[in-house]
Amino acid sequence: MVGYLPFLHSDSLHRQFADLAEAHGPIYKLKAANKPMIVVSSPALAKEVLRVNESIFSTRPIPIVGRILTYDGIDLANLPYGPDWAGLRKVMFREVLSSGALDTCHALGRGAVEAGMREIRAGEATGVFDAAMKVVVDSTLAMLWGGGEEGGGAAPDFAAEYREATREMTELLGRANVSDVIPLLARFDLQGIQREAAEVAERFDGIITSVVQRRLKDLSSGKSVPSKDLLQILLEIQSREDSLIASSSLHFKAMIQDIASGGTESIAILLEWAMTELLSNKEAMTKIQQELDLIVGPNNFVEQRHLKELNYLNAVVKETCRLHLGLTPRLAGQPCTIGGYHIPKGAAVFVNTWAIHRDPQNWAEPLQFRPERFLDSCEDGPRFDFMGSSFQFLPFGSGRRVCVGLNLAERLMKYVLASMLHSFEWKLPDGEEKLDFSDKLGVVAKKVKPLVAIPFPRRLGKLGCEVQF
Ligand code: HEM
Repeated sequence: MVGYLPFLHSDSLHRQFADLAEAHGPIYKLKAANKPMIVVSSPALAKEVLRVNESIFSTRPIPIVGRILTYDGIDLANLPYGPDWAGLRKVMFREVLSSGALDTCHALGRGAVEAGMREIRAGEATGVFDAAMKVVVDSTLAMLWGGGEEGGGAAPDFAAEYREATREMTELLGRANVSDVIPLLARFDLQGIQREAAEVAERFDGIITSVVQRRLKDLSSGKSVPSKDLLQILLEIQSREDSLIASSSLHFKAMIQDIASGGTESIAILLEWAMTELLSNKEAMTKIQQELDLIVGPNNFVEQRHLKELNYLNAVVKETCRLHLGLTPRLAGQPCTIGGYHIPKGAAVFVNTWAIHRDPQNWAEPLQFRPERFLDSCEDGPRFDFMGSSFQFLPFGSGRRVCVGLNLAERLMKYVLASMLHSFEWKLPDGEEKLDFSDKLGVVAKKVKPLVAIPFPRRLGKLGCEVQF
């Protein structure tokens, strides 16, 4: 299949890789400009790559644009495996994005979610992705730097600029860049993508630098910081640790960049899919709303403490992740054997999570949206966690490079979805009842046709009152 890859359309690579697996089996090799690429599409092979041989596949390929947008690839996601990566990973996982740290900052994020619900205009056709993206970015930034002197978290500084830069970043990362296939062409930047990426990177850097400088100024002038946020936690680590972020301001900023933009768009895309699935599945929508009324109660806001008890909502989030993930790329650091085949050093290996999650050998009725399969009461339900313990279900990857933001992502997905469904009854506009499910590839598979729905404040059953804002 030499030379096949350039003819594949990058937007639908996940589907085309799945079609090739049907024809050639769960492991096959492609070549583009002499670069070998291996695609694996079964849980057993995913396990070989992500767990059994994790020391060999513990680095991932970086597209040129990704490098430009992350201070030359020095963020956690792009650093090659080694002591720098291990040091940053430890700090991120154990301290900055730990459950304890997120609990501390929860109130900041909650303010932004509540404000976001107030901004959704009842009775008006609403782009669900845009509404979700606004809430997700605002609450992420509120947790990250919303506890400063102005505090409060509801409208974190630079949120609109950050959202726009994140949108441009994702669009650039999604574009096929010929320089990634033929590195010799990189210096010519034939499509102008690298120039555009450098402009976006400069804007991100400008925002992060301003926020950090202002915080340092506030601290040095003795101003108290009313509420602890993730930036404060990072600054404390920086001041006490003989670590990379203490010695390098670029690593420090790259870490902030990973938190601020690492998963916001993926979360918003999955929220749009969850709403799409629920709007085309009345039974699941009714179950989730009944659960919300029972656990949260009709007149309350959803709170962090409710999330653990929302079992059906949790299953809806997992089922959405099952149906709408993409590919997980890794790089072979040494020659090795996978599934009995030789993998050369330097080969890019793609785990086709999208195909594994939709394979009838792994899932009964795989194309049906059936959250019940993830309930604890279902025989297999409890073994599917977000850590990638089961290689049938890998939304956040697995092994030593599993997503470091999964705690935050899981909380935000549940919290925002619960808030949107508890506050509003969503209906499709007249004539738009037939929903479109086509997607295009990213870390998660993005909906091609944006979901538009009309929110109505929910009439609350027995009490017959409405949520008031
Ligand atoms: C629904 C949202 C998200 C999804 C679906 C997602 C998915 C993933 C996946 C599939 C990986 C690769 C794992 C592997 O190679 O095994 C990854 C890595 C990563 N994610 Fe996420 N992610 C999400 C949210 C987040 C958030 C909120 C953050 C930041 C706060 C984040 C930061 C990262 C970083 C830094 C890595 C690289 C970790 C490393 O290489 O050590 N992600 N994510």
